[in-house]
Amino acid sequence: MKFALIGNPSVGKSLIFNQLTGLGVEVSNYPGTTVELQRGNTCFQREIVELIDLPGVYSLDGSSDEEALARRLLEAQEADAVIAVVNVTRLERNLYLLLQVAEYGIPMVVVLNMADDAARQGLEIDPGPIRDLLGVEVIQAAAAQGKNIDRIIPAALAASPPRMVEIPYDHHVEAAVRSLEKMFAADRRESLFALQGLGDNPDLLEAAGTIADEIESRHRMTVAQIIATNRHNFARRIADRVITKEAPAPRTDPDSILTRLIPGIPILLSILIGMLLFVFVVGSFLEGIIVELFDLFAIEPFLALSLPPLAEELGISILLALQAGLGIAFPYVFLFYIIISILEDSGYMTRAAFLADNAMHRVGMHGGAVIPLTLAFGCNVPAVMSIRLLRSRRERIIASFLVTMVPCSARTVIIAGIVGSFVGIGAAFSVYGIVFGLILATGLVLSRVTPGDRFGMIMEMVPLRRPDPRLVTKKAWARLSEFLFIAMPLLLAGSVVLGLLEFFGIMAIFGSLMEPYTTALLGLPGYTATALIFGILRKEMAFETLAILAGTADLGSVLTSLQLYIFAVVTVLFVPCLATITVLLREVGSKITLAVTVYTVALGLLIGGLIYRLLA
Ligand SMILES: Nc1nc2c(ncn2[C@@H]2O[C@H](COP(=O)(O)OP(=O)(O)OP(=O)(O)O)[C@@H](O)[C@H]2O)c(=O)[nH]1
Ligand SMILES: [Mg+2]
Repeated sequence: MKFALIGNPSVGKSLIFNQLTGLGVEVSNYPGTTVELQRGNTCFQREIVELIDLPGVYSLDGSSDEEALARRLLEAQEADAVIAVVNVTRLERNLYLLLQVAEYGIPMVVVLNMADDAARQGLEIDPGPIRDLLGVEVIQAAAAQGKNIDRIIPAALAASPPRMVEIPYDHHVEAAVRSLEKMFAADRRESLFALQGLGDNPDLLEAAGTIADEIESRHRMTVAQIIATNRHNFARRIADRVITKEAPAPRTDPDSILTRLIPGIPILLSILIGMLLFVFVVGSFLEGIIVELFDLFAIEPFLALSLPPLAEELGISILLALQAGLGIAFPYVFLFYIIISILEDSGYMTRAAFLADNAMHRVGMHGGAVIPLTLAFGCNVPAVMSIRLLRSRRERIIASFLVTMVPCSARTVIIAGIVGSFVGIGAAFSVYGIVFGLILATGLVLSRVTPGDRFGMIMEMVPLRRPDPRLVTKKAWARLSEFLFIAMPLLLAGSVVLGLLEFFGIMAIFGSLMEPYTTALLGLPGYTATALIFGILRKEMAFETLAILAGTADLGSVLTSLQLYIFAVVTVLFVPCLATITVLLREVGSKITLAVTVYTVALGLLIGGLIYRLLA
């Protein structure tokens, strides 16, 4: 037996899935948390039941990846029954999807979830009208309290196909459906889809296209809009019968503060800046402790062993990589994730996304991109992982470029340590200026040239709630462990390779080979090329390596201010680190990863070269 959980975003599908399967799928108060199919098993009276957790969708006739996925699953009759989860406090919009799902005629149970929220809002629910309309079982549940979740599987096992509900459409649409049904022996649903340009029968699509054009010219509305309006009206009439009593409106609505431009944007900015400051201050404090402990208890004792040179080099490479990885992972990534998880679960992130939506549109994304872009200031690795939240591949591609250009905390170390201390504070800020300018320009260009559909943002304002500490830590840990188990092994391998190259003098040869180019292009000595390469492993290593290669930590005495400035700009723009490349590979594939890498290298060299030409 196979059951699929389907419903709007953020209605509690994943929470129900977790409770039924005992798995730890991500649950979050942010629409679009589940982006792929999740499968799990549960056992009921010695029968194994497979459950599928679908990403949330608002309708089945859109063209996003999630909608196509849900449509395919229903069309293929992959599930023996669907468990339609509904947020009962947003019944009208949820019924819209429910009616569409019912059209597939697959056995179904309806779960009216969030009964607790409804009770709090003083709503009185009568599931009768839905039960009568569809002829299926309707369960009132509160997943957050585990209420009535146990009734879902037995009901799904006994589920029967819903009754055919014929939504009355506009008479032109009805006439079109009738003639398509007759001409192509198509059913009502297929004909309706064809009128909206969906389906895979070319003849049907062509005929439907012609009729749709005619209707559109008469109505000045697309057929999809007409159908949607009719369906919404129908859904509203049912919702009005289900919800029989409405409570008086709450006295102060926090959203009137959070989503209005004037207090909203300053609040958003202070939250973002506060978060960055908190993570930098606490993160660098913790990083200092970790690095020191590592020196004291791992690196120094290891050096005291006086192993043969090759073994020592290998051992040190591994220890340094561990130090670097743990130094970033724990302090920055974990703190960031705790805070982001709190912001998500409290429901604030949807307000932030709403506010940022306008600005984000200009760079080809919508408000949802605030999460990855903010995360990137801490570390690009979790930021790249979170671009999964974005709805379309087009946006994910644009985001993968922009996110990897955001100066992460390691790059801040370079800007502060090299430019800030040897050139000046103003110069340090100008590096940020250059980087932000380039990010903006890149976004503007990419939003024009990246193929794929543009989507408006339909983001539901999830309710504001107090985040559950258990859920928050669990989620932060799940994300951190991705970093530890995916990025760390690569850091280790990369470090060993670089250590060996150094040991056998290949780095030195490389440096002298590069010398003519770095001098001609950037006006920098050859050893800086080696430092740039080390920067791929971990950005602040570029600083340390530069000091080692220059033979002094007082960089100002060996390099001019201009050289230091150019070095910092190139390093900051130059290729994301190895760990970022790895997660990029996984999230967006090898082509885009290659493009991002080549682009950032070219951009670094180009801007560095330009500065050299202009200022030297
Ligand atoms: N108060 C209350 N909160 C709930 C209930 N069910 C789920 N939630 C919360 O609603 C939020 C969304 O839950 P998810 O399970 O992630 O929702 P989803 O339907 O899987 O969402 P997507 O993956 O985005 O489609 C989480 O913060 C849950 O804790 C409920 O019955 N009552
Ligand atoms: Mg989910």
